[in-house]
Amino acid sequence: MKKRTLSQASIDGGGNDDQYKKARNGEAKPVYNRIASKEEAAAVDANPPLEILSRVLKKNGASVKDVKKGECVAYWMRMEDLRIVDNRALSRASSKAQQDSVPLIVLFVISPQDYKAHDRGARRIDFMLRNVALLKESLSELHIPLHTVSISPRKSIPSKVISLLQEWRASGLYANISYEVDELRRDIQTCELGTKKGMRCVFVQDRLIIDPGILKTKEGKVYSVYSPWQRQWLDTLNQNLDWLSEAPAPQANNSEVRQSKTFGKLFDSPVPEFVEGYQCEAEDGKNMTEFWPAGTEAASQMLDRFLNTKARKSQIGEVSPLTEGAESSAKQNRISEYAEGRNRVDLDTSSRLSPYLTSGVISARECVRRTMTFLKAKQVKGDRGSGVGMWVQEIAWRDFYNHILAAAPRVSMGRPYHEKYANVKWETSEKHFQAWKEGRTGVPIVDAAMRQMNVFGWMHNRCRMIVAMYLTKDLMIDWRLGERYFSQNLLDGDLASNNGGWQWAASTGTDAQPYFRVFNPVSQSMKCDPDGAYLRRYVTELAKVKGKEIHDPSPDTADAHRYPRKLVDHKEARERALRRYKEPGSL
Ligand SMILES: Cc1cc2nc3c(=O)[nH]c(=O)nc-3n(C[C@H](O)[C@H](O)[C@H](O)COP(=O)(O)OP(=O)(O)OC[C@H]3O[C@@H](n4cnc5c(N)ncnc54)[C@H](O)[C@@H]3O)c2cc1C
Repeated sequence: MKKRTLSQASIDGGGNDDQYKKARNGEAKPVYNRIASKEEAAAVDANPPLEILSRVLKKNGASVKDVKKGECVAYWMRMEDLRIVDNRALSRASSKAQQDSVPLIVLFVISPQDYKAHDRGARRIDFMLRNVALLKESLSELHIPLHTVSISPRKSIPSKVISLLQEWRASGLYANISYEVDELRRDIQTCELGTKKGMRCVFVQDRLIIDPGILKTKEGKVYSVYSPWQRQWLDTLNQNLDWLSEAPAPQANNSEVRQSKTFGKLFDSPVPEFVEGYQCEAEDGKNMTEFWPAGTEAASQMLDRFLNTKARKSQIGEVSPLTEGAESSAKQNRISEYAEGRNRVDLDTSSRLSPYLTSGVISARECVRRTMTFLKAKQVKGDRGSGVGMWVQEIAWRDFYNHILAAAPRVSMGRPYHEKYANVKWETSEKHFQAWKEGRTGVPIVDAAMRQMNVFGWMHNRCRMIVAMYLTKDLMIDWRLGERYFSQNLLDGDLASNNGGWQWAASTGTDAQPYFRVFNPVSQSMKCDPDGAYLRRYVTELAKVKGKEIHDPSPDTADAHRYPRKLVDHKEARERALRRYKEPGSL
């Protein structure tokens, strides 16, 4: 394979905008991505793109039944699909290629405009490219070429993909389905175009444990509350354990493909090192490579350690998850302790697999299968009473938020899940938003968590809830701004889970409890970091503050340690939030 160089390998992108811009009167105003109108959102909800795609795919299947054998079969790998093992679309494409005795070709589309529209950050794009580069090597060992192509504008993706496949004389296009509205619309168009050109399009569901649309309430409706949904999720899964089966690995192509005039050169096409506008700062890029190694093997080892090693204080911060030092002990492991441990932020109590699950470097099925092997169980354990059960419930949350996205696409169009909260009045202080982003709010747990994300590209779930609740309830700043900042900085930035988490915190989303959920950040801090070790690690100004005061420094202590004083008084802010939620539109 040719060595990748910076000059040949960069692709023009566009970068992320500032979140505030000066208005004519000099006042800084938040800048939003386009927010759909209530009517536009309702129209999309009434005819969800996933259902349209499924109709279009059926039509393709019916009209392109006896497709002639072409010269290859293509698998279009997406940025949520970055693995070879247990990949349904890749597996199906491979068996079709074997059946037709033609080579399998893998296509990867780089779409800078989509990255901009979806607030992707440089870290996520860098992680994507690192994984694609590894995959190219592994596929090449199977004589399968992986070809990357950058396409802009994004609306031309369907036509460009189909013409490329025509050039390759591909008989079929295989892909895993993405549930985001833009991606579904892209796939609908691709499939319609494929049908016109007589190309078989096979788009399959692979991202989740249970596909959207299967679980319904007794009244035949989509669930909007997690607990009853999760009970049905678990029962249904245990009745259909074959849904967890591993997709067969792809077969190697005949090595002659390397001599093919059309396909031979694809083995040499380089994977870009970066996308213009999405390049990590040098130091940050180096750190991300160390803390978040690419590849399914690394993800699998992380899972292994989660199942077999105990939590350590030394793993609080930015360290490679695969550093030596954790003794393996069947009795002490993170997953068994997870039911209580998962809310502690001063140890590595969770798996830290989210970047790998978001980018599909490891399958969610694999995670659940490994819990069954761990327990030597024939059924999936998903109860709240055990560590394993609790962890499986977290994997289920990922399914849940994707089901919400598929059934109520409004959430990805900037609309609240509950429309009645569309008029909640938000504060627009740039100073406060900036302080939140930089970890200078004067609330140590909020500041520690934000600083952690800024250097590590990841944040503990409990901290995500605390900082999101603080932004939306204490500072009363619009959840959409926080959602966007998270997406731009997290390595695991995922539309469904991020939106679900933000709307939960802002009380505009799915939650059994309505608007009155307001966390007290100080009591949260005492529970999740009892000795203040996490705070001392990130809020170094306060490292020498003794005892409980570290959770809530007095103005004098803050001044003495050159730490900012609190931006707002929690009690007053809480009352303001309750008022504004009670009567959306009021101040
Ligand atoms: C405001 C907010 C924003 C969030 N944004 C994202 C995001 O962009 N991407 C993302 O993957 N998760 C997001 N989450 C969910 C959760 O915080 C992370 O998945 C989790 O912290 C990742 O750490 P882990 O891999 O160690 O998780 P573990 O505790 O080991 O859980 C295993 C896996 O289960 C899934 N999971 C766990 N908790 C949740 C949850 N609450 N919702 C959905 N899936 C979950 C993740 O895939 C995770 O990797 C968000 C939560 C909140 C409150």
